[in-house]
Amino acid sequence: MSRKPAIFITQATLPTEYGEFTIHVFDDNGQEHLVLTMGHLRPEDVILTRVHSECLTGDGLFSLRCDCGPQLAFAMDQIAQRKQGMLVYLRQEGRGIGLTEKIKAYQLQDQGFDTFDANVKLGHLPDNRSYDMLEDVFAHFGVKQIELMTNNPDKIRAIEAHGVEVKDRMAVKVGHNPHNINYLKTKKDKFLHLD
Ligand SMILES: Nc1nc2c(ncn2[C@@H]2O[C@H](COP(=O)(O)OP(=O)(O)OP(=O)(O)O)[C@@H](O)[C@H]2O)c(=O)[nH]1
Ligand SMILES: [Zn+2]
Repeated sequence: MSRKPAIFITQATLPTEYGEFTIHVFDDNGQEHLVLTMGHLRPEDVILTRVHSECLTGDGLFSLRCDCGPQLAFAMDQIAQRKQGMLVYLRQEGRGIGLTEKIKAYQLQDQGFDTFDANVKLGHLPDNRSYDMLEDVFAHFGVKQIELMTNNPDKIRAIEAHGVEVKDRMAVKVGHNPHNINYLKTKKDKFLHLD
């Protein structure tokens, strides 16, 4: 069965520490996603973009188990400095397995499993995310070419498969700390992250 497109619902201004964004809400088959934009997103421009996956513990609770919070802050800051860009905030907590399952995976990691094997032990794919809704989101904004802030080669491939050209990549090397050494190592060794 073919997927129903994600649809734009509403928008409002969102003043932040980094400057004023516009926050847009999309409904993707019952799942909310958010997009923060700044400036005029002209189709002829290469738009600085971050596709960020929800991490309540890292983005909102200052967890040091991962690098998500500093990556989110870095991306918003970069967009604000350029006065143009978009941050797609996908509600795919825990690489798509949800918050409860992620905390179960954390418990397994406390016992010595890495993030990849913990997902598998719980019966999930190592990475259960989908990027299909991005096609509708980029089409809504008329964005055709981007500079993507990421270390994840799967994200680049997924976005390009949906017809948006990733002209350039900005590495996101922030938020390294003594608690996330193994987490970052697994991303490089098993998820083949570029940085
Ligand atoms: N299942 C699971 N998910 C995790 C774990 N730690 C972080 N996450 C989730 O991983 C997602 C972030 O993915 P990452 O692999 O850190 O980074 P990425 O988005 O693939 O790549 P970048 O664009 O380079 O940041 C968020 O949804 C987090 O909630 C974990 O130990 N287990
Ligand atoms: Zn995180």
